[in-house]
Amino acid sequence: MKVNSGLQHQENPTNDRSFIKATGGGAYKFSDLFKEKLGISLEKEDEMDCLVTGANFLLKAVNHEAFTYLNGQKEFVQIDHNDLYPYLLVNIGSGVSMVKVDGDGKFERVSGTSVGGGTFWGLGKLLTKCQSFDELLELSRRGNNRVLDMLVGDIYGGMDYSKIGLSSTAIASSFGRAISNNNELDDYKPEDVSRSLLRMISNNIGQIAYLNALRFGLKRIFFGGFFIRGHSYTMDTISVAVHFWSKGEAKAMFLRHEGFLGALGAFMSYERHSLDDLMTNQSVQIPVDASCGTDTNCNQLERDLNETESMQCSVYQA
Ligand SMILES: Nc1ncnc2c1ncn2[C@@H]1O[C@H](COP(=O)(O)OP(=O)(O)O)[C@@H](O)[C@H]1O
Ligand SMILES: CC(C)(COP(=O)(O)O)[C@@H](O)C(=O)NCCC(=O)O
Repeated sequence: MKVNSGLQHQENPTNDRSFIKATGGGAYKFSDLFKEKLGISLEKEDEMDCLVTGANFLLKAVNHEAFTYLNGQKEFVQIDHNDLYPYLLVNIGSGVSMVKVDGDGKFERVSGTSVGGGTFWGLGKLLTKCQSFDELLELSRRGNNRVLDMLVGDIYGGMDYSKIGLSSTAIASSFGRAISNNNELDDYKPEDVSRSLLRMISNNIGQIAYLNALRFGLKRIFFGGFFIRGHSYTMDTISVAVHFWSKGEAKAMFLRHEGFLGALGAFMSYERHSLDDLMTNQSVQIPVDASCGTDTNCNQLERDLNETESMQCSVYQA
C-alpha cells in the first residue's frame, strides 16, 4: 500500500472524521484495520493515476531525479520539461505494470508481467529459507549466478555464438545448470540461488520493457517501484537487458524516489479533489531513503546521491 504523508482532519461535531489518501491493493486490504485501530478512513485513489502523477511530478520538480546506471556508475539525466513525453513507466511492485505516459493524467497501461518483485521475494523465500526481503537482497549481493545459470559457453564448449550475437558469458538458460548434475537444492549456496533469481527476474523485466518501448516508439524508459530499492545489481541487470535488446540504442533510467511514486500521487490528489477545503499550514520532511530499509547497497547509493537531502511536502489540515 502507498500511503501519503498528509492527514486531513475534519472537525465537525456531527461528522468528526480523519482520513488519509491511500492507493494500491493495501488501501482496500487494510481499510477496516485503519478504521478500527486508528479511527482513520482511507480514501482510495487509483493506483495507475497515482503512479503517473507521482512520476510526472518528480521528473519535473526534482533536479537530478532520473539517472542511468551501468557497471556501477550512475549518471544523472537532465530532463527537458518540454520534451518529457511520451515515456514508458515501468513500476515494479509485487507485479509489474508498464504504462505509456503521454502527459499529465494522460496515460495507458500497455503491458505488464506477473513475474516481478513478489516473484523474487516469494520464490527466494522458498528456495533460500531467508526471513526477510533485505536478507534475500543481501544474499544476492554475495552470490555468483554462474553456479546455477547455464551460459552460452557451457553449451558451445566455451565459445561465443557470434553469428547470432551471443557471447560465451551470456546466460543461455537461467538456472539451467541445475539439470546437469545430481545436486539437490541444499547443495547450492543460498547466495547463488538468490543471485540467479534476481538476475532472471530483472533481466526479464528489462527485456519486456524494451520491447514495449519499441512497440510504441518510446525513447525513454523509467523504472520505479519498491522492488528496485536502489540495489546496484538489480539496476545493473535491468540496464544490461535494455542495452542488449536495444543493441545500445536505449538506456534504462531509474528514479531516485522510486518507491514513493504512488504515495506521492495519492498525496497530490488532495489538490485534485478538494483544494477548496484545504489550506497549507505545515510542512514535513520525507527522507529520501525511507524505502531503503537495511539494504547496504541502497544506503550507499542514497549516500552517493545526496547525504542529507529530504523532500519538502505540505500537510494539509482543514
Ligand atoms: N522490506 C521489504 N519487504 C517486502 N518486500 C519488499 C521490501 N523491500 C522491497 N520489497 C519488494 O517490493 C515488492 C512490493 O512492492 P510494492 O510496491 O510495495 O507492491 P504492492 O503494492 O504490491 O505491495 C515486494 O514484492 C518486494 O519485491
Ligand atoms: C495488479 C498490479 C497492478 C498491482 O500492483 P502492485 O501491487 O504489484 O504494485 C500489478 O501487480 C500488475 O500489474 N501485475 C501484472 C499483471 C499482468 O499484467 O500480468
